[in-house]
Amino acid sequence: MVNDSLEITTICDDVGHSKFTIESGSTEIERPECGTPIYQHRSLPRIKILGTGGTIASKGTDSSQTAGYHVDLTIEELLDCIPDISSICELEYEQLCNVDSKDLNEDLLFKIYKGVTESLQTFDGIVITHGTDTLSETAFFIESSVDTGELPIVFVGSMRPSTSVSADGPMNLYQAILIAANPKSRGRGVLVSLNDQISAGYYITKTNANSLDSFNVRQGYLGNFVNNEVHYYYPPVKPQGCHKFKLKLAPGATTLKFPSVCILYGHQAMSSDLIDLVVDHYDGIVIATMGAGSLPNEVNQKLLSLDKPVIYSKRSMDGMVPTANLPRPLKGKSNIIASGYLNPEKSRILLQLALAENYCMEETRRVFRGVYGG
Ligand SMILES: NC(=O)C[C@H](N)C(=O)O
Repeated sequence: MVNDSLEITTICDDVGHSKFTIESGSTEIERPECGTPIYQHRSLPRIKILGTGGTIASKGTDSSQTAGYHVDLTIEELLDCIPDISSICELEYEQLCNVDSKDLNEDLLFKIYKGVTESLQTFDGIVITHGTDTLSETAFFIESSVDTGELPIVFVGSMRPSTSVSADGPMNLYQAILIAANPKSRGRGVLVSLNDQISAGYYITKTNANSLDSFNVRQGYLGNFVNNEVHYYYPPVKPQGCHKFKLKLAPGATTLKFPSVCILYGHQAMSSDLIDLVVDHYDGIVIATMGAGSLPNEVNQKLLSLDKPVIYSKRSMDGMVPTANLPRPLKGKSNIIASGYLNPEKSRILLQLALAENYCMEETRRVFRGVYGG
């Protein structure tokens, strides 16, 4: 286990010099003025990097190109672009896949889940390179399905391809490794390293399709990065109300089999025809409602009549859906649940996990209560 620092007591009588500390990962120790120091060998933190692709692993045809590029760089090539980290940590890497994150499906999600769970016992930190489009979904899934204990799991992506002028990938990756290797990152669960910011994977979301400063959600900020220094604003804490699911995987499983949940987008003049089109094909529905839970009354009535769970989330990037805004059935129990602070794509994953556990409506509601919905 990597500690913040290691305190060593010598046999020296002089109290002022009888203790000294070795910073984590350091091999140099300070000798006290008298007495025999106790030398203790401390190894560097061991970091595992799992490569999955994304813009961070992409190449364009010239250095001004920032759109229309292709995933074409291995994790090994990516590591060649960052400053020397051999005095900071020991690295091992594995290429799980190399795809744009729009193509991540349940097979690949399973590979990431397995890559993480198999590395938990042997490494001090895990870094996952990932496309930013769906990074927040994978981060949310891992936080919800893996007991990370003290281990930092750091997702990292970039907004510019590796070939562009001022590519952000190498710095984001370098910072992700420093975050994963830093003892102050322990006990914080799943983190995201992007644009000098350290965020909580449970809440953070891509808020801008093009800008380098793309991951902006109020609930997400944990810290900042300045000149290779990790600055956390608060001591370690895990996301409030995060429900941990224990996945039941069949022996020899090669994919995740989740119940199907779709997301519908609310808009002016929305009608229940849209619900009729999808209802038979899905086990649950998430709606990106207008505002904080508002939908036309006719749509509300249609959704209340279904015998499957419907999560009311929001199309606004920030804010939340409170239970007070939910429509109520005239009699009986409601099948409509408020997403609280979760956006539609995170709500979808949470509902899938709850359905996979065969949670009843009230158990599912309780899970969403953790994020002030329910
Ligand atoms: N910036 C990015 O990584 C976007 C890319 N399309 C992806 O998600 O793989």
